[in-house]
Parts: sequence; C-alpha cells; structure tokens
Amino acid sequence: MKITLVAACALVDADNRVLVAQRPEGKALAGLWEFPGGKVEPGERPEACLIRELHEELGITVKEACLAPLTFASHGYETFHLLMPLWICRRWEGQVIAREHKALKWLRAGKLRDIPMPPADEPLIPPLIDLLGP
Ligand SMILES: Nc1nc2c([nH]c(=O)n2[C@@H]2O[C@H](COP(=O)(O)OP(=O)(O)OP(=O)(O)O)[C@@H](O)[C@H]2O)c(=O)[nH]1
Ligand SMILES: [Mg+2]
Repeated sequence: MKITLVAACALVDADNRVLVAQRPEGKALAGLWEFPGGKVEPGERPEACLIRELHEELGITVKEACLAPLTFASHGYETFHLLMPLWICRRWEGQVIAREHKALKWLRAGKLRDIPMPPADEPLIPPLIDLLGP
C-alpha cells in the first residue's frame, strides 16, 4: 500500500474562523471543501511543503514559526493511504486569494460539519472545535 504524505493547514482569522477551499473540477474529490495544502515532494520537509503550497494555492507568505501542529488524518482511499498532518496558522502576509481552488470561505469550526469535505477530514473537526469553539 502506498502512503501519501500531504501537509495541510487550518488558517484561522481574528474571529476564530477557519479557511476552507473548494477543490476544482477535474481533480480528485472535485467540489469538496478541504484545508489548503498538498503532497510532500521527495526530499522535501513537510513544513517547507506547506509554506510552498500556501503560497501557490492562496498567494500568502507564512513563516515556519507561525505554524503549530494540531492533529492528523490517516485514511485509506482506494488507491493510496493518506497521512495528513494538520497545522494551525493565525499569522501570514498577504491577502488570501483562490489561485487554484474554485472558491474559498471562512467558517466557524462548528460549521465544518455542514459542508461536504473529503472523508479523511471528518476526524479533524473535533480537535478544531476543541481549540476554537463551535
Ligand atoms: N490539501 C488537502 N488534501 C486533502 C484533504 N483531504 C484529503 O483527503 N486530501 C487529499 O490529499 C491529496 C492531496 O491533494 P492535493 O490535490 O492538495 O495535492 P497537491 O496540492 O499537491 O496537488 P497536485 O497533486 O494536483 O499537484 C488528494 O488526494 C486529496 O484528495 C485536505 O483537507 N486538504
Ligand atoms: Mg493542494
């Protein structure tokens, strides 16, 4: 079984809302709302990957010191096993824009249950609610 390592981030704004991003058409799990991030490349540090992906996908600049580990997802998909650490970030430079996603939205953690997310993401919601409130 192939394990795929994906680095993902919950960006949190001043009102404790979390950024979710809608996967574009033509990609796996199109239309579902996810945490920004992506696949760790061979030889790449996961934190460096996340900083790169946040810049590519959202146009923002994040310092490694502003990334705090929160939890992880471990989920068996048909063709690979996803292992996805989730960091929290409250501080970044630049305006968030959807460079690769179909849409972006900021939601209270308790509202994450109301939007369609990838199955791997479900266990990530309770730790977010614990940290940020519903
Ligand atoms: N970024 C991200 N990927 C997730 C989440 N949940 C989840 O199952 N995944 C899966 O993790 C894998 C990584 O996705 P990705 O499409 O972001 O990878 P990437 O940015 O490197 O894009 P690319 O492979 O098109 O270059 C996909 O199979 C995706 O479905 C999530 O919350 N965020
Ligand atoms: Mg991605």
